[in-house]
Amino acid sequence: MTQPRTIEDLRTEIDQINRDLLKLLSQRATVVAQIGHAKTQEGRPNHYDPAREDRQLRELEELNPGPFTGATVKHLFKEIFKASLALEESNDKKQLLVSRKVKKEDTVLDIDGVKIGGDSPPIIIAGPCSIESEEQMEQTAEYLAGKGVKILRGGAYKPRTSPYGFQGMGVDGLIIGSRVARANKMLFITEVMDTRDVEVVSEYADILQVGARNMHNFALLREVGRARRPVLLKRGLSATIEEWLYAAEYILSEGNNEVILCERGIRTFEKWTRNTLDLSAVALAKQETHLPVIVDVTHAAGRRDLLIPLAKAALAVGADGIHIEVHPNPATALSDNEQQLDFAGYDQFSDALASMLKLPVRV
Ligand SMILES: C=C(O[C@@H]1C=C(C(=O)O)C=C[C@H]1O)C(=O)O
Repeated sequence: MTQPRTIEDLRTEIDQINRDLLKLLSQRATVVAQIGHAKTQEGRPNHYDPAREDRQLRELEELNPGPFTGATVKHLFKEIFKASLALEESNDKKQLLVSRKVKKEDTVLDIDGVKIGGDSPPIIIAGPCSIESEEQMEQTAEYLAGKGVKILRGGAYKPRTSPYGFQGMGVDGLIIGSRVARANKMLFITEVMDTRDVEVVSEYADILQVGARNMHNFALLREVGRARRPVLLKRGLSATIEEWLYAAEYILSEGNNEVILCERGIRTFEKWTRNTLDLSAVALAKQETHLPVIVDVTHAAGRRDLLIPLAKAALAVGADGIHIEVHPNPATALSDNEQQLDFAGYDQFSDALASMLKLPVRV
């Protein structure tokens, strides 16, 4: 009669099976990585192939000799597929131009001496939602320049929810914005919404803005990627971080490396704020990409009473700057009159943030 095998002996056999399994898993992973590479070469947007996974699971269930149940075998293989997919995607991400894996050091923009990103002090981009008149822009620019703000914003083309809302002054607005910014030694940033306007907006603006609603407008992303101006790319209203970074990749892939990412809050179930500021996205974008990241606190919450704490939080997680809307008389503003700050409001904001922004504190 043969003696039953000892636990020790059985464990030695298990150890050998583990080594064999590991070898097979690694072999499988090498093949998976090749498939992943081939998919990227073919330009397939998705590495995940549920139909292929399903076919494999069915076959494995049929072949299953036991003693594991079919459900257990499926569960184990699903884990293998999940790890395989993650491997494919992480290899793929390595090749993204926005990724820190491709460029380790922070991208620092130097726009006529104004530095954004890296170790530069955080920047403020401020100004009204819409350019409404020469006088409104002059008052705002003069005031903001006096507060040390170097970048003046103002929309000439407005993405309004209703087609009957104020649509912006167009080229007349661009002329005002650029003239007033220059007169106050500021840079001028404004939104471009249409591929046909990229050329004219580039003529007047120092920085082009792609708004949240256009983050998925791939033709526009490509066009600003070919423009000779830095681009501020807002995160879409319901865009994942991955979609946002891919949108930036569109711009870089056309040869324009000067991209600033801007988190502006995302749509959630929450109603007490207009959007939910996603601070993890700021920290993650800083970690995963080499691009400067700023936070639009005005749209993030859609309410003035949260601007200071949200801006502090944004800078605390590593944002390279703050975007904020300021209007000489918000009550009469032609757009966003609920959330823009007046000059007294900006004074408070600026004082509260002074130490974090490395600005002189008022005495
Ligand atoms: C390896 C592939 O990519 C993914 C991983 C799979 C796997 O590990 O078997 C299957 C389908 C895809 O979700 C593939 O498409 O074959």
